[in-house]
Amino acid sequence: MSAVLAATGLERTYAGTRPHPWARRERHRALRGVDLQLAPGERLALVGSSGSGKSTLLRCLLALDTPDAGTVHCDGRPVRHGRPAGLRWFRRRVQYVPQDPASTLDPRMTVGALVAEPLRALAVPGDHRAAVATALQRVRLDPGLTDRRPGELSGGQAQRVALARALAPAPEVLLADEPVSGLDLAVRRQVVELLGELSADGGLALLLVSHDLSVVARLCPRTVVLDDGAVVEDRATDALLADPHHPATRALVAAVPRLPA
Ligand SMILES: Nc1ncnc2c1ncn2[C@@H]1O[C@H](COP(=O)(O)OP(=O)(O)OP(=O)(O)O)[C@@H](O)[C@H]1O
Repeated sequence: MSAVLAATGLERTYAGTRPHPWARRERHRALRGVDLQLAPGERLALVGSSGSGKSTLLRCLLALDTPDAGTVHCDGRPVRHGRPAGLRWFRRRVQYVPQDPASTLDPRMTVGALVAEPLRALAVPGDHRAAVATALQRVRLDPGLTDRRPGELSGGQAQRVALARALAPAPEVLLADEPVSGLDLAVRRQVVELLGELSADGGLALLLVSHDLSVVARLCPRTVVLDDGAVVEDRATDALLADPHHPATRALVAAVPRLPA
C-alpha cells in the first residue's frame, strides 16, 4: 500500500555558533538524507537520543520547517510551503499532538472552543458542534467538561483535550511528540491505551516520538532510530528491542527505564 506520509532524502542544516570570533561558523547537519514511510493506519515509533534530530524531522514532516533538500508527500501529493491556505488540505490530513498540552492550550478558551478551533481554522466543512462532540467522545472526555478552561483540568484531561483537538478534523495521520511524558503512571497507561484504540478503530496512522521504550513497545510494531540526523535502524520493534544492531539503539535500550508490567 502506498504511504500516507513519506519523506525522501530530507536534509536540514542549521547555522551553528563560532567557536571564536575569527573562526568560520560551524554548520550542524540536523537531518542527513532521512527517508521515512508511514502506511495508512500504521503505528510507527521514532526514537533517538537527545539532539538526534527527532524534533527537526517532526517539524519538516509537519511543514513547520523547510528542509534544505528532500521532499515530503502526503497521499502521494507533494507538501509545499507557501500561503497557509494552500496547506489546509495537508493540515486536515496530518495533525499534531504536542509534548506539553497544558502549556500549549490557550488558558482563556473553553474545552469546546479549543476543540472547535482547528475546524474553523482549516475551514472543515460540516457541523462543527457535532464534530466537537464526536472528538470528545472518541477521547472519552466527559461532555460536562466542554465549558471548562485548561486551568480547571487535570494533566490527563488536558492531554485528552489536545488529542480531541487533533482528531476533530478527522485526520489520517497523528504525529505525537512525547504524548505521555508529563503524566503520572496510571494516567500514562490510560493515554497509551487510548492512542492504540484510536489508531486501531479509526484507521489512523500514528507517528510517535517517545523516550520510553515500553510505550513504544506497547504501541508501535515498527520503530525508526535516528542518530546524529540519520536513520540507523528501521524495523520491527520487538526484534529491534531484543537484538539492537546499532550502538545508538543499544544505548537507548540500556538507558531507558521501563514501566512496570
Ligand atoms: N533552531 C535551531 N538552531 C540551531 N540548531 C538547532 C536548532 N534546532 C535544533 N538544532 C540542533 O539540531 C540538532 C537536532 O535537534 P533536535 O531538537 O531535532 O533533536 P531531538 O532529537 O528532538 O532532541 P530532544 O530529544 O532533546 O528534543 C541538535 O544538535 C540541536 O542542537
